[in-house]
Amino acid sequence: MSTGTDFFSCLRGLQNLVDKDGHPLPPGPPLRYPFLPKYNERILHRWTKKYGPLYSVWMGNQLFVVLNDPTVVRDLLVVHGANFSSRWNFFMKNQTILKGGAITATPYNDTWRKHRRIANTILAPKAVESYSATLDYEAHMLIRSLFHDTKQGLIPVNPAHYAGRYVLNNMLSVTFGTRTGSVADPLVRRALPLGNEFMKLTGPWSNAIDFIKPLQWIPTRIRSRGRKLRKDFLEVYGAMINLVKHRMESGENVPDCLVKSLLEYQEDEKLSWTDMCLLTTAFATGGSHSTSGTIQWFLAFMPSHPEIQAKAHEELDRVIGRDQWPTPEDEMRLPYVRAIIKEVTHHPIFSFPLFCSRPSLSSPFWMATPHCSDNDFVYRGMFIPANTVMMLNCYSLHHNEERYPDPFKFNPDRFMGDDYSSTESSKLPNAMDRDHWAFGAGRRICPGMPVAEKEIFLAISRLLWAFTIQSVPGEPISLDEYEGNSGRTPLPFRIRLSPRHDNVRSVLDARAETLVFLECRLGAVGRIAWHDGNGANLTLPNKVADAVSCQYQDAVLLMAPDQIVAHVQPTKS
Ligand code: HEM
Repeated sequence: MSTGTDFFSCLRGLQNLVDKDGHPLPPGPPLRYPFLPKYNERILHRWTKKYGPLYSVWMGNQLFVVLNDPTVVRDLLVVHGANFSSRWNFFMKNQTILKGGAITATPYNDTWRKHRRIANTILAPKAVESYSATLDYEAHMLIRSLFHDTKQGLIPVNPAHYAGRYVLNNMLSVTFGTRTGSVADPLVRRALPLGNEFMKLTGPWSNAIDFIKPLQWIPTRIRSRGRKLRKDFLEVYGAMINLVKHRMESGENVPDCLVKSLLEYQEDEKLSWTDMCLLTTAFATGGSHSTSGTIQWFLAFMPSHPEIQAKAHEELDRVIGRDQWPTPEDEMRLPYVRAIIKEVTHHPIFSFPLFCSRPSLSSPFWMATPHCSDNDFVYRGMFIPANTVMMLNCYSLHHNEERYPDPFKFNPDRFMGDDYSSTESSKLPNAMDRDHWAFGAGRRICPGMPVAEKEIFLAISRLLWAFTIQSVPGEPISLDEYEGNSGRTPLPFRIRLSPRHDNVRSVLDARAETLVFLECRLGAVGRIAWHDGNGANLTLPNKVADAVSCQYQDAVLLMAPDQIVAHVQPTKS
């Protein structure tokens, strides 16, 4: 390939780069950018309108190719997935925080294949069946705690921690065979902010430190935050793995979960300690933030759409009735609820850019994790060099007027008649028929789709069954702002959840949260006394107690064979 360089080339993108046969790069803006400012999805969408289905952008010295059309995505990421399934070495995400680990940051190589195989085993639809009871239970506890904590709808609530705890518990069950006891749990308070910090630090367009090398050498605050986050991930999730290990060694029948499999395969698969910590981080963080984000956006959106709630309530009353509520088996019988979920995932946020009266749209899943090319490639006469970042631009894909007529309208009806799960939809031969692109595409497509879909269905269908979701007078919910760079959640908001009928209480109270709270006093050196919430002394298996005392600083959660029984919380001496 050849480049045309002159004095200004440090500012201009190398759009005149060609391969040996003279194929040019895809068209694109002429400048190089150190980062894109906030609301970068709007800039990218403007470029989609100007340059079309495939364009190139220079971020510092790094070439990005942006994919904006379903057929282009399918051709490159799916059909030619052998070449477009790696990851670029972003300084913040890949080099500093994950150091090439956690599956999501691993280049397309044998290590990725090995880790992906393990993830697929834990997350395959068949395996997910075995978590069904857990997901069902957690969805029950989500609605029950919202019902009781809000005094049956009298007190407004910020749902973020509830949605966060719900998906965190699901992920803790899938990953560690354990759960948390309440939204006040120290692990909820520690693990959820770690996930949020990860989303803030890792936007693919937003960090100048990713694209300007000298910034990587000096001790900036953002670099320290990245290093600290890595340390926190290893500490929090490493301690949790140790606990599972000690439980297994002490003969406890630990439920099937990711960590159990990792410990069992550790030697055969040559998994290092860091590998294991980061794989669990990927599940607990990646799997929690996106799923809880979907539920939070749903709750933020519903108060301004009473007509959509009314339609969903009608469907739920007609199909399910009021004596019972939706179960995992009811999903296909509730097409309108399913359509709401697809519409939330496809496009929830309206925003008014400065100096513009027409709303533009943002989306929590505005950009999938970037892929990277391994070799030079020519597509439709355009040159895509090796080591190019390939961006799946969900924002533009989701606002394609041909695929989604009137894309600015929140309209679940557009998904009526779509009977496919997102996993099935991602395999349809015509890419234009796919429901949405929030789960990515090709060989790196989200392996958590089956579990995420189940979790979201149970939470949203039951929220709709139990409550009318209203805003709090004088507290408008912002739909034009968000938090996070790579994954996005609404700004904090409060809602009122009014029970829809008298049966809500009886259905909710049919099951209670089966928790025994234990306190662990880290008092005199080497001595741990355990007692339950009433002060009665308890005996724990020695090895578990030892593991707690040596490993865990914040909180420890135990699950006995007969399901959730213990929450151990160290108290100050
Ligand atoms: C609404 C929920 C979710 C959304 C929108 C979502 C979205 C995504 C996206 C866009 C990717 C990148 C795909 C690509 O590179 O093309 C991804 C990867 C991944 N997701 Fe999810 N995800 C969700 C839930 C989950 C859950 C529940 C889990 C785990 C239990 C999970 C585990 C992973 C893992 C391990 C990867 C890395 C795959 C790889 O690089 O090979 N995700 N997800």
